[in-house]
Amino acid sequence: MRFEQVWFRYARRAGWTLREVTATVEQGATIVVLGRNGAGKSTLLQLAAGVLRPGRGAVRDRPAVVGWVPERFPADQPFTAADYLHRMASVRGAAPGAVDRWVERLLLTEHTGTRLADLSKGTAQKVGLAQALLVPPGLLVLDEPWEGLDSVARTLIPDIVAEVTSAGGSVLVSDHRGEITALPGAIHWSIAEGTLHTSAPPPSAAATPVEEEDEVVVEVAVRRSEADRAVVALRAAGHRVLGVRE
Ligand SMILES: Nc1ncnc2c1ncn2[C@@H]1O[C@H](COP(=O)(O)OP(=O)(O)OP(=O)(O)O)[C@@H](O)[C@H]1O
Repeated sequence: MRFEQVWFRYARRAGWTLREVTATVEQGATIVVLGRNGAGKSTLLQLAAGVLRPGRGAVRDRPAVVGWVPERFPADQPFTAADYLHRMASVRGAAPGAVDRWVERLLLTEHTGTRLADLSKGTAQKVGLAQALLVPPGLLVLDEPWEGLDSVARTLIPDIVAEVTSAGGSVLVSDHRGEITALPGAIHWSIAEGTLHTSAPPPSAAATPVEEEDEVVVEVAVRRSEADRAVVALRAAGHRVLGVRE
């Protein structure tokens, strides 16, 4: 997908929020968008997702399936979490079982009967994340995805990003809290004064895990259905999970 000479402003007489953005999102890339508050990160993400349209220029070759997780999930809707996700699954043509899979993975089971408006911010964010993943996205756009999430859910984000990119999808993530370290190998884009600066991917720390002194490797077998939960629990306990295999 490409941004070609994209300019954007929120009103005809307003100043330009973004000027002359030209950049490419390669298939399988993870791009972290950095910038101070109000720099234009959300604006760029919404242009990528197709939620906003450029004032000048164009966004070309956007993948057919875009998953967009806004900074704040719009919870003022008259549905329970389960109703909402099943409706979204039906509109999007998701595979059977997609809702149950993401409800289980994001530990939402006990909240499915709760009305969206009554969910905590973090749980509502997880519902927002689930809806974006019901159909495997060619482009996943995550606006400050760590905001409001509990520590267990936060550990899931890098895994989900890795799954989307390894399936050939691209991921655009905004970050103003420095959580970027959780996404080694990501390309950095930064916005300042309405201008986008891109940089090459940093050397990946994840590709060659550093052997810590005083560590041993413990091999653990868990039921297939428990694998995600076990990985989350081990990471939350501060252990390094080196991989999951059959
Ligand atoms: N709907 C809107 N109407 C008018 N101006 C807007 C609107 N949304 C954002 N802006 C303005 O556009 C600029 C960029 O906002 P944007 O939300 O993209 O920044 P951001 O980098 O995502 O900030 P944050 O880190 O605080 O979320 C800001 O000056 C903001 O006030």
